[in-house]
Amino acid sequence: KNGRVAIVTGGARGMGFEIARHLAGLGMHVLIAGNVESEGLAAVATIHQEVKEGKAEFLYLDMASQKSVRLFAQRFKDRGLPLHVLVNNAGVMLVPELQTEEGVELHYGLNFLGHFLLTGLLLETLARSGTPGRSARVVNMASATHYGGRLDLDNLNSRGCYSAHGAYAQSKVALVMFGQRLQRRAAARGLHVTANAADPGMVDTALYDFLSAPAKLAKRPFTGLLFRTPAEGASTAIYAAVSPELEGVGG
Ligand SMILES: NC(=O)c1ccc[n+]([C@@H]2O[C@H](COP(=O)([O-])OP(=O)(O)OC[C@H]3O[C@@H](n4cnc5c(N)ncnc54)[C@H](O)[C@@H]3O)[C@@H](O)[C@H]2O)c1
Repeated sequence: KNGRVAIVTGGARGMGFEIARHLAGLGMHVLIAGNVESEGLAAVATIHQEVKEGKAEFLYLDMASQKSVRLFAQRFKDRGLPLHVLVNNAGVMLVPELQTEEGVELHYGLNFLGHFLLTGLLLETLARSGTPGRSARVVNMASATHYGGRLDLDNLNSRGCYSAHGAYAQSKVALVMFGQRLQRRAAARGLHVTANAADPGMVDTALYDFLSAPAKLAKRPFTGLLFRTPAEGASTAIYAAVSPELEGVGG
């Protein structure tokens, strides 16, 4: 093991799993944070079959509950481990109008607010783990969808005007803006922490499970043509997480 530690939220399947597997393959100790224990343990077992140097571990985290996010961060900190890479990957898309435990619209609460809270709680650990010439890195899984999104500051919960697409796009706008802001704040404080947003492109994962039945039918013939595999999609986040070319580069 190379002494480097990563957390990947939603790392049990889809692109998160590919990111976790790749980072473990590089010799890192990867904590897969997720809310489905069976999936998480299966992911850990698969990674351990494959990698020689690295290590994977599952730690429960329900991103749709701020209580769970706080508990996760505390349990992680109690371990006294450093943290070199935080990949904020967990997400939902096009779900019907639902709320987090605290009553926040689910896309906004899970995709953005949960990660905002988690990153804040782990920032000092990241700052302690980054060194000059080897910054700790935060990678936010964004989406090109954010270009068409807008933050409705008067109605972040989309009450009374819910559009699943609008709510997803809004959550990614918030996540991208947060990454830019975090980068500026970390640089201003002289922290050895960088933050970037990674766009994976269109990737064939369970994220599309909430498409309407006709939209799913329409997607099917194009999947092999237009959609990337989870491993291909994961490559931008992996690049942001570990590429030497991006040392010190953020925002
Ligand atoms: N697939 C695409 O085309 C695409 C495009 C742009 C961005 N993205 C983003 O990539 C990220 C990964 O998505 P994916 O495509 O691999 O889909 P996926 O559905 O396979 O992965 C989503 C992950 O989030 C986890 N998750 C969901 N709810 C959770 C909760 N309450 N607590 C903890 N974990 C939870 C899931 O368990 C899963 O591991 C998402 O943030 C998504 O918005 C995907």
